[in-house]
Amino acid sequence: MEQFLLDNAAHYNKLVKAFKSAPAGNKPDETTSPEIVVSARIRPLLDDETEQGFPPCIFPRGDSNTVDLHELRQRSYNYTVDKLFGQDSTTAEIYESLVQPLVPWAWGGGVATLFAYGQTGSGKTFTVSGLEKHVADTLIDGSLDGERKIHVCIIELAGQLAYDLLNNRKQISVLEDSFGTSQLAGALEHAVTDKPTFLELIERAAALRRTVATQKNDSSSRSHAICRIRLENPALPSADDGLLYLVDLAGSEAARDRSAHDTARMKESREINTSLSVLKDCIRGRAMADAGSLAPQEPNKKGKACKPAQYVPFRQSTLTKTLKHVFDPASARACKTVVVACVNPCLADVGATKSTLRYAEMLRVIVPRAKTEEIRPDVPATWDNATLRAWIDQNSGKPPLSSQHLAPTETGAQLLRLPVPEFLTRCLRSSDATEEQAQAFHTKLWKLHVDSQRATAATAPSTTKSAFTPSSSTAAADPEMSRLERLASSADPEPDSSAIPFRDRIRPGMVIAYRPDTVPFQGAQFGARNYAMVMAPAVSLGDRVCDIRGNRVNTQQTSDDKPKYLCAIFTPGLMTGSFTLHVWHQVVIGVDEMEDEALMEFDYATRYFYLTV
Ligand SMILES: Nc1ncnc2c1ncn2[C@@H]1O[C@H](COP(=O)(O)OP(=O)(O)OP(=O)(O)O)[C@@H](O)[C@H]1O
Repeated sequence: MEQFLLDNAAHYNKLVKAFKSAPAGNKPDETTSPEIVVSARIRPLLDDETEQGFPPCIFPRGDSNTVDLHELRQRSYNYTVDKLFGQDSTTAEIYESLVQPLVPWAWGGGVATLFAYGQTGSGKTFTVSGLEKHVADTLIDGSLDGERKIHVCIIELAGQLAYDLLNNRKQISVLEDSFGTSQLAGALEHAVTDKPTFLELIERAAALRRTVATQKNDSSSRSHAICRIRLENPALPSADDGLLYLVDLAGSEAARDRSAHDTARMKESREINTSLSVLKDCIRGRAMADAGSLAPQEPNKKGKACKPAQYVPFRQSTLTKTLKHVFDPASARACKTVVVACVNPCLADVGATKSTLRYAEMLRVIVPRAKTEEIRPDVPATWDNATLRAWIDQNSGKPPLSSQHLAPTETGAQLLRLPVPEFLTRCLRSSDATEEQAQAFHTKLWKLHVDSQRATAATAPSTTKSAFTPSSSTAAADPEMSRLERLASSADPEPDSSAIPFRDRIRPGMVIAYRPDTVPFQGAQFGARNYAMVMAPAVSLGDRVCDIRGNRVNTQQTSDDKPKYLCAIFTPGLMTGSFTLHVWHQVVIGVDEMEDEALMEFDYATRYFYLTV
């Protein structure tokens, strides 16, 4: 076949010259999901390919993101991606355009992922290893705001098995813990504080992959390599860590290439192709879930709000299970994804190149171009920057958070997509802001957003709302709603109570914040501030009442002490900013150990408590 192509190269070149491009299939009212960028990189023809006389099969169209691909049999195709990098593009340009925006996203607590996909020999490893070095530069050079602890882990997935590339290929397990989080059990994480150490880790992992490739004849392209960079923010110990994944996928193979394989290699190829197919479904599924998450819900025939649940099959392969954070629509973590389809331009590989570009096109989720929607006061996703900033100024508590710091340019929809730790960090730039106020304000914005999504057409019955989240205007108009709202909140029912110091008005049901080091007991340490609900004064309880450690409660209060109270503790819930109350997990806390009152609301829909402003 290759000889046939070479014999007909001159004829092929003549046909290509005479070719007139058909218009690409883009429609002006369509756009792609903003959270996933699908790009293609065409590598240069390698010396041996040029020496043999193979012409290129792929031709970028000037300044558009469409390429034409020509087969010798007079068939031509065109493919469109979000960003296209031709043979002259450097890895530095690709970094600047695709990956540089991911780094501050992960630094701010989001999840960012880069996948390099393509046929064996198309330049995946060349691209990913180059990008890793640029990432190391940016993370270490001090250009990003604040401090982060950087932890690096590099693993390889081959079929169902996983290996630690920074621990001599020790086999590890990908497990889901009882909280539903994917864990790389047995993998070592390396703390990195300087660039040489970072580069040494990248080199060590690459060398291990290379060694195995030589021993086992091309095994590097038969496995996926995942570099996970975890960014821990010491200023927000209770917030999620940022995650940046750089994934060099196993080379895809066309059926024709597999024909000469033995049974084991055929099985391996099947597994790779299955994992790549599941990956495609997961990337598309997550992009569709994200695209729908900020759109108002349409009412169904019964007038109820309805949004089709997006099924993302991330448990169907080890690769997507490992990257559960990226795909699980229930994880509520803000994710950005970039795919680089690496393409070999040689005419001898035209079939594989066609499949790679077809795969890339399939990853692009086309969504209708957002209509310039009318701004609605109770729908944050419709707010422009001015409306958002006015709302922040009026609703962020006292003293108000600076809207200039929190949303310098963002619209409502953009602020809702911001990773939670980045949201909190921006709030804390306002003088006198506390983490608690920032968390409560984040919850307030999200509650309003969730409510606005639940609200169906104007005809939908108001009972579809959860009891604790009516907008204040609805609550004011509906006394029953207002009563329910009060019952779901720990706020003092007396309207003027905030003028009285909280220590002088402690009552059962009040939520107080305390520092964990002042109230030692088993299992306590849930962040810089812990929360508990006051149950009763210690002196009022009978002799048999004991705290969680088994100590009698009423003997802990002496006549010299300031009053002490039996309290039930809160622990963080599964969702960001949520808390669970452990009614029978009781401790004694003195008023001097209480830092201040915290306001919590109970959400009947999720059955969690949330801090409020
Ligand atoms: N953009 C580029 N510029 C110059 N050379 C390149 C480029 N991309 C790839 N190459 C070269 O092409 C060859 C194959 O690249 P690479 O090993 O990265 O492919 P791969 O897709 O990772 O292959 P495999 O799946 O087998 O691991 C290497 O010699 C590499 O140096």
